[in-house]
Amino acid sequence: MSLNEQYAERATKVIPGGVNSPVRAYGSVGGTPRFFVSGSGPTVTDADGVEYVDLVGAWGPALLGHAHPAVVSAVQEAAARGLGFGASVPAEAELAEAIIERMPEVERVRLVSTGTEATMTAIRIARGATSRPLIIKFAGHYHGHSDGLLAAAGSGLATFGLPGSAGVTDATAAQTLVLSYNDLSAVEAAFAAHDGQIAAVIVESAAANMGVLPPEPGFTEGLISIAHKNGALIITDEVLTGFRAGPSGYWGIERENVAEGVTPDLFTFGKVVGGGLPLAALGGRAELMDLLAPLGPVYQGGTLSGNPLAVAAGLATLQHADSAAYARLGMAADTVAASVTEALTEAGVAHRIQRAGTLLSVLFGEYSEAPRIYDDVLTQNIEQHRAFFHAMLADGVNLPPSAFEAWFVSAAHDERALERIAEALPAAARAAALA
Ligand SMILES: Cc1ncc(COP(=O)(O)O)c(C=O)c1O
Ligand SMILES: N[C@H](C=O)CCC(=O)O
Repeated sequence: MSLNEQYAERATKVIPGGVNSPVRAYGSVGGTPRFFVSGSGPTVTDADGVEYVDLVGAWGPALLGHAHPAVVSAVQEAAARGLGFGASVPAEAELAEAIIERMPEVERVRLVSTGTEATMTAIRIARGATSRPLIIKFAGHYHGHSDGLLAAAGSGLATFGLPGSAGVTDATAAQTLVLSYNDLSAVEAAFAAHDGQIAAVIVESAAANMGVLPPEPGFTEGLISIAHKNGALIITDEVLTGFRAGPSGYWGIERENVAEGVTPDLFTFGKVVGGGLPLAALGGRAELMDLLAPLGPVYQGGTLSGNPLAVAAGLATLQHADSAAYARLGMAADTVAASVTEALTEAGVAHRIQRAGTLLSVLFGEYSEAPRIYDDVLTQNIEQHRAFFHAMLADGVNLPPSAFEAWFVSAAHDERALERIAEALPAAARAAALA
């Protein structure tokens, strides 16, 4: 038995499904999940000593690659000073300033520990600000695992074919209206049907938990305008896209295409802002953010919020994510996308590459037109994805073990890493063709 198999067997006895987050379980691809023991730059190494070029990137945080020396030494220095004090540390404001510098619409930032907490708190602020109960989310968009946001949620729920989660009360579920993405008439209709009741619309800045599916031109601007016309707030979820899709997140790309003054009200961040440690954030205009306790009546707290190690990792990551790093990320994403298309086309496998800035994903199947909504990606060829995934893994490339997750390149993906991916692709494409 390999060490990966031994670890999986052991974990399964004491941890439900052997994993602490369902997407890690190889649920839709089958086989033994790899247990990773180290990572360096563009590669990760499993318990059996096999090295892979990594396209999971810790699901986003590893923007600079694994164990980036500057990030590691920032964490080591912070750790040597103490692991946490349950009190403020000077670097928290520095991280908040770094976020505001990249996202000028944000005037105040609150640090939390997970993306789930960030979106949950943003919704609480929206309800507190508007005194309204309902929220709108879009099918296929994932905003973490708080009760009100698990319907039609993409990510692990899509991977396991779950429409939502057991354990959510009907009363809670009824407060979330789930609409079809990219459909402004559905948004208008929801506001008309629930006049004065909708506190906020929460939207992934570019959907990336049903594969990558960016908003159609005009959708984001229309959405913000409709929400504001109806007295509701827009929460733009940049947990995945923030400071990864581009230096100012996916909103930084969208900002150019919307009229002056049309802006989201609240933003949520995660992954990159924690540099690989548990840290996320929410931010927005001062008048909204100052509703948070201790200034206002909306409560949020956390023993580990603003933990000094996580703050150090996030700050070092943002400080090193310069224009050269984004140029490298863009080049790596373009190269991977081109190599995948070349191999799949050569093997006669119908597919579509999806992009949002430096994010990409691959849809297997006949897509004569760009997918627009969740239903469009639910019909993709999962068997082909499975065969492709395992062939790439066997040839030393670690892809997301789900057809519904984005692929993450890093600024450390050098020529050799990109070549190794290109070398693995022809056999994987042939395996997909036979599936
Ligand atoms: C867009 C988005 N929002 C929220 C979350 C939840 O973040 P976390 O897993 O840190 O709770 C995620 C991913 O996990 C995400 O991709
Ligand atoms: N799709 C999720 C976030 O991006 C994957 C991470 C997880 O929930 O384990």
